[in-house]
Amino acid sequence: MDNQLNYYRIAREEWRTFYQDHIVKLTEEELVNLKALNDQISMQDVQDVYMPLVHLLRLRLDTHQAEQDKQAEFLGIQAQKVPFILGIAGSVAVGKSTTARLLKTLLSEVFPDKKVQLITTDGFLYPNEILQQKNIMNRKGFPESYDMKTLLNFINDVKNNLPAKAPVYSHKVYDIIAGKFEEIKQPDILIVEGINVLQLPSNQQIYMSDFFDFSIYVDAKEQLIEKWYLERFETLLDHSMHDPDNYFHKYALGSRKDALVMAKNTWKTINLKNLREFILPTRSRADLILHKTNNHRIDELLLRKY
Ligand SMILES: Nc1ncnc2c1ncn2[C@@H]1O[C@H](COP(=O)(O)OP(=O)(O)O)[C@@H](O)[C@H]1O
Ligand SMILES: CC(C)(COP(=O)(O)O)[C@@H](O)C(=O)NCCC(=O)O
Repeated sequence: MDNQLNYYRIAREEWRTFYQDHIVKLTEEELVNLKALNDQISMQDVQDVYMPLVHLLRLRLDTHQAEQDKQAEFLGIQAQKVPFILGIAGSVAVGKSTTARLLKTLLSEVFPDKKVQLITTDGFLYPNEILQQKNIMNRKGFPESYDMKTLLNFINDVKNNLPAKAPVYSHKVYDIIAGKFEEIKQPDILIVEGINVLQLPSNQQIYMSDFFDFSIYVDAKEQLIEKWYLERFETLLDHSMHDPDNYFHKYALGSRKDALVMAKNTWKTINLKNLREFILPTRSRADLILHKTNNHRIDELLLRKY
């Protein structure tokens, strides 16, 4: 890591010892529910990595609300509940959405009285039709492929406890689903996951990260992320075999070798380029860097000191 001056670098073996005595252990039933959510999740990761992280988030949540209350007292106004926003950044296919879904489930289990919601910024990509009109279909995921104004308005509304609707992107359809929205209404915690959440778009007055109360960057070596990208591509092909409406159907019916050549090329010319130019430079802005190694195992965490 280039600049570690302002991060504590913590090996998994040490991290797993933090606060274990204070952590609410999940019941057998809760663990089974979790496993059903994503059978790829390692229960060891939940215990060693995610439960201490949930505890850290609990501390941040408490501070967040206390600060809001104090400020309201200073202003002589009624204190409001302000949603806590957690950003999750990282490369395409590094495992952001898996981490986000797991955290949503864990936070909901550990804080049953809190409303936890999740959105992905993929929903704010321009639809393919507009990307084609702008001639930027091969730039999907790059800063200019997102409707940043709408995304920032959305987050601003959530912070102000106004009902907000996030458009929905489907990997299967490879496009925005017209007319489909995720309704977000006064959550206690909103998780916002996406490759661009820590980016600083040049033409905006405010940044998405201005609204975040905590941010996580999921990190791994390029070669591993490429492997995970290709594995996910193959899973998408397998699932599209009998579904002609699926974007990947045509590739599933053709030669697997040719499809993989195409996917490798997409990785190299689009997603890897995007990682190097626009995503990786945001890593040093995260409050916590989760570093993954083979088989998605988290081996190290970097926690921002100040
Ligand atoms: N902790 C994990 N254990 C096993 N597989 C995982 C894990 N996290 C992600 N994956 C797999 O890696 C691929 C990319 O993960 P995904 O969450 O879709 O990434 P992203 O949202 O960053 O694009 C998927 O095939 C997913 O199933
Ligand atoms: C929609 C995405 C920009 C976002 O990726 P995610 O983080 O959800 O994996 C990406 O999956 C994508 O479609 N990239 C364009 C090139 C491609 O992989 O087809």
